[in-house]
Amino acid sequence: MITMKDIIREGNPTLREVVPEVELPLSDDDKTLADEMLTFLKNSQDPEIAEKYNLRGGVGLAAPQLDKKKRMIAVHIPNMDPEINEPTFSDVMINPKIISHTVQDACLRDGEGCLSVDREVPGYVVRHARITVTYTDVNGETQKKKFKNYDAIVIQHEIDHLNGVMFYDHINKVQPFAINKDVLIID
Ligand SMILES: CC(C)(C)[C@H](NC(=O)Nc1cc(F)cc(F)c1)C(=O)N(CC(=O)NO)CC1CCCC1
Ligand SMILES: [Zn+2]
Repeated sequence: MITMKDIIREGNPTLREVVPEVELPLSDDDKTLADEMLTFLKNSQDPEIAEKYNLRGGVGLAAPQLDKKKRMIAVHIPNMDPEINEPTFSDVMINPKIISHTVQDACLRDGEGCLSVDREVPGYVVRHARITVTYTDVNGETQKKKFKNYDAIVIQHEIDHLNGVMFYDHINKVQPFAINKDVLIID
């Protein structure tokens, strides 16, 4: 199973690479990797498993964070309503591509962190408010989905990892919390 020791940290040059597309049809190895990535996220959000294996609660993971140079991301976003046990979105996205997005931007009020970054980097990470993404799923089906708010932020954060971009690359160096008035702040 994937644990924190398998996740490479900033300083590892792989995190700064633009990685190549995954060959289709998916190899068995790539199917296994996809499954293990999603399982890591589920495990990391299970209090008992997370404590037992010392996992940071993760909502998204990109293959380069495992030193796998492939355009593959896993996303498992729990429903913020504790009553609802179903995640708002859970899937592995192979060769994801943002095909359109709003002019409007958005950012998380609390800024962002990263499983590959063992330090706080304060500041607003401004991203597209809503995106339309195409990708191939593990069954080889082409998917086209629209995302907004937190889900859109997570997916943009993960796709950035496929292009060697870290969340703090988006933070204004001079004024980390400066944003123009029409940027949507997401709580
Ligand atoms: C870096 C970390 C703080 C662990 C971050 N989690 C997070 O922001 N909150 C969270 C965690 C949960 F488990 C369940 C939940 F609803 C919320 C995260 O997983 N990532 C993913 C990552 O590092 N991918 O490479 C960072 C997030 C920052 C904004 C989008 C993803
Ligand atoms: Zn990250």
